[in-house]
Amino acid sequence: MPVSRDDILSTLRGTALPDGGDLVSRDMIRALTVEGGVVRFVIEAPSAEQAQTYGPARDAAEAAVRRLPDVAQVSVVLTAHGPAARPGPGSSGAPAGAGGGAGGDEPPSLKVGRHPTPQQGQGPQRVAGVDRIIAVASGKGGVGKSTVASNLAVALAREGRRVGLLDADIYGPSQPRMMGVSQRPASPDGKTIIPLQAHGVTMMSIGLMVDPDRAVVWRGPMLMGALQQMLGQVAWGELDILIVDLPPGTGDVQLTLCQRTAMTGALVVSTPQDVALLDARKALDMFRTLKTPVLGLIENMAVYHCPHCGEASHPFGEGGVQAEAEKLDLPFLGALPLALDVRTGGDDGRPIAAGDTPDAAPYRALARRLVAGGMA
Ligand SMILES: Nc1ncnc2c1ncn2[C@@H]1O[C@H](COP(=O)(O)OP(=O)(O)OP(=O)(O)O)[C@@H](O)[C@H]1O
Repeated sequence: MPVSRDDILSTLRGTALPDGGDLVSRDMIRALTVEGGVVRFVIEAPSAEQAQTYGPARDAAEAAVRRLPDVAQVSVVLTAHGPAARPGPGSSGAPAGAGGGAGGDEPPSLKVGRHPTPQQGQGPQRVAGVDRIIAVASGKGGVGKSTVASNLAVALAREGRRVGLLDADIYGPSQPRMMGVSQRPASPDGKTIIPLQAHGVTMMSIGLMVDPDRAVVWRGPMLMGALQQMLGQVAWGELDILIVDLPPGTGDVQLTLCQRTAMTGALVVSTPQDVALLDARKALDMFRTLKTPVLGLIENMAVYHCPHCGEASHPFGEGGVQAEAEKLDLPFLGALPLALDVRTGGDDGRPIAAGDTPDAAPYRALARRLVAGGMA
């Protein structure tokens, strides 16, 4: 039987790092591919300094994988993630602390939800080091926007892209649960927030900065401040793409993001039924007004395959989003099935796209489509 990703990952678990743990438990393996006996992967160290000490671990990992049966060739690249040195808004320009990392134990002294710091010029700003920013939006809540955002982020990371995920769903942040992270991000210098790493994705959620048991009652300006902090003060590092999981609907967060940040575009998620489509149209109208390009429509919960007999049914209707995309002359990026494992994966903090089951395939296809189209 040809060697599988799981075989390789369990082998890599045996490669100890000089500063503790192993390559897999510390989530440093990226873009692992196995094709006809050729294995390729990237080891991404948290900082350039750490990468310098990982040379022997890289060699040991390469040798261990080469010893596996049916492996003809192994290619390993060692890179460093390292937060980019850049000033946060209103800061004195102090570089981002390279230490700390996701596991740093110093709690951030930042007050989230403060009023925004005025920026020079009010036009859309770029986020330093980030090539593209794509919002995942929906008109209606519960259509699977956060599920699509997390799985797309993970699938893109597995394609070798450097991916960030910002959970901007201020009122119902769900990415910490879906990505399986709960620790409070560190802020070694009290200005820069060090994001967390999960499933190959650099992530940050407003939910990690606020008390999960307290209702968030923020007015527009406070929301703007929080969003500005998430974009400007988080040490995102160099990213090919930052995915922003928006709240549902057409409110202050959408407005602020599209007006203040140079967005590459938005992906709009909808289920096929009419009521969701009605709301999706409002979201599309909003993006048109804000001059944010809509990169495509995604249909979620499109089809359900009975696990017993395999019969396909369409509990939320069929083809509605594709028809809408055609009507509006927008790209239709794909239909994602309704699947129990997608739901349980989200609940357990292990997005389905992190695995290799058939349910992961539509997310991989979506990621590849975005990469092929230059969107990610
Ligand atoms: N394709 C799918 N198959 C099975 N369950 C799904 C699928 N997509 C989403 N779900 C489940 O539906 C529920 C709602 O999904 P999710 O939280 O992603 O929606 P949302 O649009 O982001 O909602 P909100 O905007 O209210 O946060 C979750 O329990 C999620 O696991």
